[in-house]
Amino acid sequence: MPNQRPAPAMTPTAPILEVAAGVIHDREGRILIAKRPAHLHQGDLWEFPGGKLEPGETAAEALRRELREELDIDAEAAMPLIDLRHDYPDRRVRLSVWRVERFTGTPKGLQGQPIRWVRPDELPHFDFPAANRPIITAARLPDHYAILDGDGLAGLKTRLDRLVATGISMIQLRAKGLEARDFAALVDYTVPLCRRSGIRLLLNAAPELARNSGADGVHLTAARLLALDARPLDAPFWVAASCHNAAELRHAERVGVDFAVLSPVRPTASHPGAEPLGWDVFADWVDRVALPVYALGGLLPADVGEAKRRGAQGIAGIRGFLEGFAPQ
Ligand SMILES: Nc1nc2c([nH]c(=O)n2[C@@H]2O[C@H](COP(=O)(O)OP(=O)(O)OP(=O)(O)O)[C@@H](O)[C@H]2O)c(=O)[nH]1
Ligand SMILES: [Mg+2]
Repeated sequence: MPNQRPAPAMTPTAPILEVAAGVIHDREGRILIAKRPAHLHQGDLWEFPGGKLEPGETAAEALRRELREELDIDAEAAMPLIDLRHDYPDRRVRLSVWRVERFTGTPKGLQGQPIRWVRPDELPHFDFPAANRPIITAARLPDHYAILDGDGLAGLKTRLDRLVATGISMIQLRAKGLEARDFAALVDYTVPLCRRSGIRLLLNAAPELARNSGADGVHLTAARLLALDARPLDAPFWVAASCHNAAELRHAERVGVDFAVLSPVRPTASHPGAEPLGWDVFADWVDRVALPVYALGGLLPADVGEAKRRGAQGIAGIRGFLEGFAPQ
């Protein structure tokens, strides 16, 4: 006779609740948040509007229906932002989160829920359910992440000036080929320039150097990442990491980095020996972590749509990317 003990409230095989939610933008770049009614799961916390998929519905269909039911708006353009799994003590969820770029109608809390428009960088000041941390990070991140790399201080400065002129909003200063003194000079040149231009700057260097230089955070090499078991800098500093396989991504998630860069997706001139992952492997690995992940390696700005459909936050790039990114 099989053992007839009742199943515990939550088992590893409990069904996963499929949920679609929207990070809705207005024309000024603000984001809509709503307060969950007190009696619901994770009640009294702020959320991104949305809800459970009905049988037979896709996430995109559920999103449109939920936004009509909860806010009385019609989503006209939405792109995947981040997909993640989260286990609460009493329920397992998969959140499929979309960036809603365009909608018709005026949002109102049709179920009596308070709603607010907030700037992306204000999101960390609100209390959200635990699953939302990577969503908030994703909502604050751009879809292009430029990596400044190459040799020669003078050439790098010129490249940086060009990069700033393209309107890029986040840069990693890598410049591996520079000696320490030249790297320090480049940092001194870059920090005030990025600050003036409203560009988020991450240094690919020791975390203490990033902290003391006036940069916004650190970008960890895979080697630095693997040597850590906790974030080297607390928020509001940003911590990002380079990853090349599923184990490194998992480690990045455990350490609590804000986002990762996974490479190489395609063959690339900067790492000719490295075996490209291809989009299928990229998507599979990204799906296993609750982290925003940029795709890197042989990509051009035109690849950003494909990258997002494959679960990426967007694309990162060094050389070809920068030239292609420049709108002029
Ligand atoms: N909508 C939404 N749900 C979230 C977020 N974060 C998060 O953990 N969840 C969880 O996802 C699940 C589904 O949310 P929901 O309560 O909105 O579902 P629903 O609109 O279909 O509500 P209903 O049960 O009244 O039909 C809940 O367990 C909720 O706690 C979020 O940002 N937005
Ligand atoms: Mg809901």
